[in-house]
Amino acid sequence: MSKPVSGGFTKTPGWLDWYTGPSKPSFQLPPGAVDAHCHVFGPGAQFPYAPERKYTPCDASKEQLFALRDHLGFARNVIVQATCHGADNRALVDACLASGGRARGVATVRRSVSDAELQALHAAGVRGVRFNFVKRLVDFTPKEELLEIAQRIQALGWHVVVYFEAADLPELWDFFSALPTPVVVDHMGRPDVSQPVDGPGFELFLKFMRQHPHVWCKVSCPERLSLAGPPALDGQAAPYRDVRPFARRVVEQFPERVLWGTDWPHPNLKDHMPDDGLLVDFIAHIAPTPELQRKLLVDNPMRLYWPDE
Ligand SMILES: O=C(O)c1cc(C(=O)O)oc(=O)c1
Repeated sequence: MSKPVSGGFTKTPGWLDWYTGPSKPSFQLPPGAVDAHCHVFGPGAQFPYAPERKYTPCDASKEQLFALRDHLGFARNVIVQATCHGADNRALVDACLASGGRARGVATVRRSVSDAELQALHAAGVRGVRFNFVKRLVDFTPKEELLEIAQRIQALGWHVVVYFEAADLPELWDFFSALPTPVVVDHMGRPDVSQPVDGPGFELFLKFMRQHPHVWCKVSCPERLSLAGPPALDGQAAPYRDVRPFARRVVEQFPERVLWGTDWPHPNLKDHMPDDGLLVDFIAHIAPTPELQRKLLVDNPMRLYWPDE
């Protein structure tokens, strides 16, 4: 059954709702595992979607996110501001505050944000800002504006999360190099997985990570990057086979600088919605040892988001 969007909004035509009744993962998450990339959407009646948004999703509330966290066996979440909420972080803040310290946030702010607003975000659990360069999701923001924001949030001990397409890395390279905070790349910088893992495209990304010790990588979103499938559905034991070597290479080369997240509720997927339980099973293929799994799922996200614990 189609999931609702409240508040008088209409879902983008063709929108796929998140999957109901995900399976229990067979992969046993280590104690204290963090889902380091997920979102909340609305609900629209309480937290309206932003006028400048490029899509309107179905609602995906904090209660539904926390239920998924518990079902899958995660201890904590990092909730990333979704572009459908623009720079209005109220839904994110509400979710962080309701989590009892078990969620941190990554917000989107404009240059006009006041110091008092930044302090309030910090108090709610925000530890980073997201800069988005994916043209189908956001309008362009000048780099001087982003740099100014980065300099301000550096004082709070935050970091910058960046989302971009692989083809745009050369143009963004110098800007990322100049950022004064840790930089966390969403979804491996969106490699073209039809290309060889040791080909020039992905090698450029690996070189970028090698040359910049302040850059981290989320080895997330195989369901977005896969061209060959098969999808994490119907008990599939080997989903997204084509993405595995890419993610595994990053985990093995940079074990101290990788994060993993479900990306629930999976905005803008076009052909299927993954079973999040089977998506968790993907982790064992990209982080094959207990030590790599502990770094990816516990030690690294804790260092970045809960450094005092
Ligand atoms: O590829 C996407 O469509 C996408 C969108 C968003 C967002 O709208 O914030 O976040 C993501 O992590 C991925």
